[in-house]
Amino acid sequence: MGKRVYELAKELGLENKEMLAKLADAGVEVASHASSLTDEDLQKLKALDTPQEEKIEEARIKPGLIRRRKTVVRKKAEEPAPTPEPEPEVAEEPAPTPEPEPEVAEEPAPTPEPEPEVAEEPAPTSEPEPEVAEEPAPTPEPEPEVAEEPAPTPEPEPEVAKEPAPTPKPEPETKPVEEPKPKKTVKATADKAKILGRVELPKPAPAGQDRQDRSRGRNGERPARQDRPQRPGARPDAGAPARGRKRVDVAPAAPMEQPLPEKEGRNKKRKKGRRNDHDNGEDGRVSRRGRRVEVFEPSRMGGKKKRGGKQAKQTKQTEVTISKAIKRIIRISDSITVGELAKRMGVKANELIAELMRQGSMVTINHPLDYESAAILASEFNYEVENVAFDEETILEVEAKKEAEDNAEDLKTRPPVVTIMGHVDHGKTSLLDAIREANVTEGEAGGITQHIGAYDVELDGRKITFLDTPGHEAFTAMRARGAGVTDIVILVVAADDGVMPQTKEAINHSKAAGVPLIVAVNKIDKPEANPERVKQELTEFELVPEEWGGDTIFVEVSAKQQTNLDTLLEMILLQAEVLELQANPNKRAKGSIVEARLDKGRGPVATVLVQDGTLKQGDAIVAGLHFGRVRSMTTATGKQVKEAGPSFPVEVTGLGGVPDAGETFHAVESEKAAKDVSQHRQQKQREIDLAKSSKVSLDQLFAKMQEGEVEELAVIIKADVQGSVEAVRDTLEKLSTDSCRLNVIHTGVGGISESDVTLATASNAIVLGFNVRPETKAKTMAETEKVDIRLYSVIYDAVNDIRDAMEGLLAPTLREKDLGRVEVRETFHVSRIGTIAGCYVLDGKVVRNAQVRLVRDNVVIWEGKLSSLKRFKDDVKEVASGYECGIGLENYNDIKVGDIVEAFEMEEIKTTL
Ligand SMILES: Nc1nc2c(ncn2[C@@H]2O[C@H](COP(=O)(O)OP(=O)(O)OP(=O)(O)O)[C@@H](O)[C@H]2O)c(=O)[nH]1
Repeated sequence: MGKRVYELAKELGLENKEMLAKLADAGVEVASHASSLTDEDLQKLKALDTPQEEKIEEARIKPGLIRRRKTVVRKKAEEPAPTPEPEPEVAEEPAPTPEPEPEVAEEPAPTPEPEPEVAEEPAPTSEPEPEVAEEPAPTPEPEPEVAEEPAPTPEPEPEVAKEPAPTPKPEPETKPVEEPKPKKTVKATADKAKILGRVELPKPAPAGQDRQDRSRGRNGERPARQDRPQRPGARPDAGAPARGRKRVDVAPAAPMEQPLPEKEGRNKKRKKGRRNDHDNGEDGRVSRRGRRVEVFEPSRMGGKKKRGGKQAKQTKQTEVTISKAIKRIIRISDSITVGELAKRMGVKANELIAELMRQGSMVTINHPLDYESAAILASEFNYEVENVAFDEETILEVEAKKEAEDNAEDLKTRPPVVTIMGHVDHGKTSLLDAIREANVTEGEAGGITQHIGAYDVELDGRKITFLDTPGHEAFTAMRARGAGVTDIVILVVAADDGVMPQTKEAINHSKAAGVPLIVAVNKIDKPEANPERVKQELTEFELVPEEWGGDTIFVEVSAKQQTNLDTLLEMILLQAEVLELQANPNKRAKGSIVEARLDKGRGPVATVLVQDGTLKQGDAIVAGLHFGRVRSMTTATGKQVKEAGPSFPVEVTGLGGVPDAGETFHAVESEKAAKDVSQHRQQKQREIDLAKSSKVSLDQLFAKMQEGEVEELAVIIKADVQGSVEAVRDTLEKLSTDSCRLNVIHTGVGGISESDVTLATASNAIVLGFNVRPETKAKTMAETEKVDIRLYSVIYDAVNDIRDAMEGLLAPTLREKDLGRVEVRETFHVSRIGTIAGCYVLDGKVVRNAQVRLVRDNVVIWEGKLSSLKRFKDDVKEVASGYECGIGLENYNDIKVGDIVEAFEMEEIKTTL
């Protein structure tokens, strides 16, 4: 074979020293563990084991003959079966049994010699000893078992013939009997007996015995000698299931592969014959196997196999989870968090995070992974990711696709939807009421309309739908939510007041939405009314009356006296004709939520405006984040209807929740589909809430331009004086380039209002303020809606910023860090010092060294530093919110009650592109 000693030792699971000792026993001379072994050597080695066993058998045959024989038979049978090599040996043994015996006889002779060697070996090998010691330790318990083993061993020879004999049952009985015997032998032969213990112990391995053996001790190396006596016992190991013997078996059997089958065979036999014993033994060994495993390869293997049974179960379990292909596909909807992915793959999130770190991403457990990232990560763990993103459009837009296929004849003219806008007190509500009343009187005498957020009126059989929430704020708020509901805007301008700031806002808001305007010059009944002046003023906003060559419809009305209302309605219908408003009523409805509330009795109630298709009672609908089934539909006149066609506003019950005004609704195929869409939206909403990013900010402008996301930068300009507004507008508009067009959608004088922020939200605009401040609510809203508000005191700073942003060169910006706001409640004039303001800190704090800005009506009127900050008569460094203080401004005395002093610091913000 040409094997080297250490190789063979490795194969047999023996220490080199043990192996050397074994070889010495076998009469094989080797220089070291690196020496090569000839086939002859190996034969000797084999012979060593078998004869030894025989010897032992002979010696011990006397005590428990019958039973031992039986076991022996087994062994032999086992050996031959699994190991082809052993078989021939066995065959030889049985047939020429006498021959081996003499050999055995010879061996015993040499054995005494090797024994001392063995004794030496253990001595030198301190490591194996402990192991050996462990083995013997268990002996006390195993002893009985050991006894069993030896018992069988002697038998083999005589049994050879008896092989077939049923050994298993008697064995247990013999064991107890035998147990004492081995002990005796141990005592008698002293050390030798101990050695046996080693071998045998591992097999039965009862803990108690092991310990006892250890304590006995370490008679230590001597036990090695005992091994030999045991070896004879080990013969049985050939047959005897004994684990300790396995060593012996293996050794003779030599070939690695053999032991395995043998073990298997043994195991099987054990199962048949000694199951109980083994099981017990195993149980007892479990904890010790670890130790033994290191010493006894065979037992390892045997153990492994037995364990194998257990392990197999375990591994099967794990395999079950891992191996099923179906379970290795993880379905996600566009994205999944690290934690969720880990959960689905059954691995620890930390492992995923660690893997991501290896890939260069530092993430947390809640970090969302997009489909591609999840797929790459999952592949590292042998999982596949499938994107089963919910295709909302598939459900919702089926009808839309059909619409594209709508034949011209399917499209029917639909009523226009009108919103009334205008400056405060110019008569918006009055006009709405006047139109409604007039209509009600005409349509349903004595009928009382209820406020449902929208109503429809009729003129000569043609309908017009009015949204009952006047003002551009509501209009733009709805638009910001995606509801482009309004077809026509009625701009109400009081003839006695003319164009006012909100008139202008209304114009800009409707222009931004691309909705045509009809001007209603109201209050013409008033003596001071001057409609011509209104027309004149409006020309500045490109609203030129038709009689002046323009294309804007002007109607002079009086809401109070209901003058010209029909004309106004006529004009609306005329404009609607121009717009060619059409819809296909023969399909599922979709539209917008005009208004919604929670009614104590009826639950969520939503006024919906059908924009396309026809909404029917019983339809499954999804509105914003909510879904439901249309339970009832009520018109503004309180009439219950079963259907609502295009542009028809109805109050609907049956939704599961209250949607927001301006959200869209869709009738869908089934309630389940509605539920799916609703759930999907809710999930998306959560994701959006988690990662709300700004719409357009100057800082990101260049990056977005590069990505092609921004082709037009919408800007709202607010300044303290009109001159600044115009100057900024002119300058900015010159900055327009091919890649990014600058579009000033609204300008105004005064503070930045909620309305400005809403418009910015709806139009994805940024707000530039010059010497003006955002109103508190506007500021809050801007933060919520992520609208970029930039405040400047010098126009050219703004222009430079925008130019730099467009060129991707936005420099670090000095940005204000608000500290607090202080309200002036009293003023005192102190000679030689100037005006001192008695103030109250509204929020934040005011700091002595901070920069301050004096704001009056949201317009900055002065900026500088504090000259003094006092609490009562004491100078203080800062005053916190909720306290009063005295403030003096450096070289500035024009402080008035009601002024706000803003304290701020300038901090440098690095531009991130
Ligand atoms: N003389 C006269 N007064 C009118 C007319 N229309 C409205 N008014 C009066 O103008 C005032 C304001 O009317 P509203 O309808 O409340 O005006 P508004 O635009 O809705 O006001 P806000 O709701 O505050 O924005 C009321 O006192 C009305 O009586 C009109 O045609 N003629």
